Amino acid sequence: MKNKILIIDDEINVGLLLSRYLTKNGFEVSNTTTGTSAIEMLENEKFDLILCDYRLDDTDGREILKHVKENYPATGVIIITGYSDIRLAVELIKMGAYDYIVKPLYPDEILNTVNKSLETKKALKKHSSNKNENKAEILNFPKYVEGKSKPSLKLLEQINLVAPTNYSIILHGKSGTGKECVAKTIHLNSLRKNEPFVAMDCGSLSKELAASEFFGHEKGSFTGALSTKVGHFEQANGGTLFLDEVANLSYETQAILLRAVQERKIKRIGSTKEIDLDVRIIIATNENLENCIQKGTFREDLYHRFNEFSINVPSLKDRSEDILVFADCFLAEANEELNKNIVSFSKEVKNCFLTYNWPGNVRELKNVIRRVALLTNGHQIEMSALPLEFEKVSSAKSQQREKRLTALKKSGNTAQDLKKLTKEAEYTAILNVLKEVNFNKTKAAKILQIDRKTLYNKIKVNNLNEEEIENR
Ligand SMILES: Nc1ncnc2c1ncn2[C@@H]1O[C@H](COP(=O)(O)OP(=O)(O)OP(=O)(O)O)[C@@H](O)[C@H]1O
Repeated sequence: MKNKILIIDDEINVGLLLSRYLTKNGFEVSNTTTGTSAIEMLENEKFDLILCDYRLDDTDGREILKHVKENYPATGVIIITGYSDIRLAVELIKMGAYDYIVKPLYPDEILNTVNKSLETKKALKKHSSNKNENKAEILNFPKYVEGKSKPSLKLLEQINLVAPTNYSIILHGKSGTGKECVAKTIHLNSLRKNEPFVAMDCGSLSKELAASEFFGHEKGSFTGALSTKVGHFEQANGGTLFLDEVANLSYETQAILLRAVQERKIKRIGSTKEIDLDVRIIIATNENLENCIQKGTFREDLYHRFNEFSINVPSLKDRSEDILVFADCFLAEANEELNKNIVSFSKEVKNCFLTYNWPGNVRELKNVIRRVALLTNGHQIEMSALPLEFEKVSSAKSQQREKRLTALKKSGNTAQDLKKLTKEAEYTAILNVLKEVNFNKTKAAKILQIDRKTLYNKIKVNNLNEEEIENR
């Protein structure tokens, strides 16, 4: 489909010449000579771009630009001025004009500016649809499972504390522990929650493309820059930028990142236009950044820039109390996704989950649950649905139990050992309670849930009289 252009110029001949030239170059062009008629045309027709002479009989380019920005933000505006006034140009660009052209008009220059403006428009459209996607994604952010173990409660406390601030944050933690999930939760609990959350994987970023990924580029600014690209910083403007695996960034890339963060301004590659930044940065790493600084692979100044607050996201094996909480939540999610109604895990499966080491952390647990949910047809998840590594855990556990039993049997004293143990436990329990209640036997019997007579017998058999204890 052809791009539609509206030319507003009170010099009829200039307007007609422009119109002919642009039509020849593949555009669909309309002309008018006054601001009033232009406003009417805009009400009836959608234009991609407006070329507007700054001085018009009934108004000026500034007013037209204001009207268009307010009412048709998707339409680009290029202002044509009769004289070179850099202050005016800067002001118009700040107001949202895509570009300006100084008369006399040169065909190549016009075509170039028109094409560039349409590229910018396309990139911005993509950017804003990304922003919308972002909003949609926010709605789809996975529910944050809080956990009940001590490390999880501490983590939650830190998230709640730092989220409403603008602090930069470093998230430390092994792969799959939930660093991105924590970053998203911080974003959702911040004042920026309605702005974009942009995640960028620095682990796979090549040195050559890093600047363009961070800051974007203009079409043709280097070989391979086939179209204008909005960088991650610009996409995240107003919101949060999450940089994953920062330890993998090259030293040079760290330098350009530091400059942008310090100056709070960026320029797309190939552009002279500065863009002000208001981005909160959260970085994540599964390496010890202090060691990286020692080794000379991570810049200390960059580390301190980001380290306004740091959070350690614990491994799953260090919060085993949460394993079944996570498992239940992921099972509920899987039920919904697969339209199933699996209600529980067998006792053996639960034991297996609690014994397993979870090297892939929460991600591995989530994947395992999705897999077993898919394989299960009944209401309970059984061992047979678990992957092979879990069978090993289970058989290692039963082997251990077996070994202990064989050792006991070999000693031939199983029954006697058990008797001895029981007696010792009974002795300690009675002694502790008696001491606690100052040898008040009625109270002690009540606590121990035995009758007074039985307690007297046990005191006698175990030599637990008050005098005897005190004399010992
Ligand atoms: N607290 C949590 N609540 C709900 N889901 C979680 C939680 N923590 C982790 N997950 C889930 O576990 C998976 C891995 O989490 P995430 O990608 O955040 O880990 P990561 O530490 O950033 O991993 P990597 O270092 O490999 O990038 C995701 O599917 C995420 O939704």
